[in-house]
Amino acid sequence: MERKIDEIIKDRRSIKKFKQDPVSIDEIVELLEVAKWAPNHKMTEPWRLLLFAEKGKEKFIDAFCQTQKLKDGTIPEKAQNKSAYFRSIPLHLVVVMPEDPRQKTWDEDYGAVSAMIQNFQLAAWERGIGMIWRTNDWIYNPVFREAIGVKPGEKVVATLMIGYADHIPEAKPRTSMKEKLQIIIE
Ligand SMILES: Cc1cc2nc3c(=O)[nH]c(=O)nc-3n(C[C@H](O)[C@H](O)[C@H](O)COP(=O)(O)O)c2cc1C
Repeated sequence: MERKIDEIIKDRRSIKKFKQDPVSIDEIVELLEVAKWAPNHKMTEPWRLLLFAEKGKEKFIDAFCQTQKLKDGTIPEKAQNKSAYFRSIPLHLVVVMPEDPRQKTWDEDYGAVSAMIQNFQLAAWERGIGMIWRTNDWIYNPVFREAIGVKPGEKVVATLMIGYADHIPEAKPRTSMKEKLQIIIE
């Protein structure tokens, strides 16, 4: 039976532990075709996507490692462990946005990209595919950006690590909207 959208929104969790089972690239493309129906002022479609799969994941991992290199060129153990973790995740999707110099357009574009990403997360969750939206420090590092081909004037909005969930964390509590909501009726 199809689940209600309310349930999918509430049940979705950010996933950090993934199964080894591969995720079909065709299915990701299908989900992105759904995600693109996000609201988007002026229809700028302000996104570009880089999907790192199979051997291509090494390019993503290398880019990360380059940001972690010590002065003597070695990669610290912590970064090596993280690399192994990244390697174990089926897919890495990097979402890039062109940075419009006009504040209003930048804000609208960031809103649209965020809505597109959330559409993607929810449509994927409905099919049992989990992910986490990450904005680690190193995505801002020019070394990482250059290594994966992000151009000047583009912003990395998200790295999404994607796979079937091996562990679904408990939901973190949310404050009642009654505490956030002011109703003005006169
Ligand atoms: C813009 C954005 C950036 C995020 N960056 C990270 C991150 O760098 N690391 C991380 O563990 N989670 C990150 N998250 C996921 C949040 O931590 C997560 O959504 C939050 O803990 C609530 O958990 P839930 O998504 O399972 O409900 C990010 C979420 C958003 C919207």
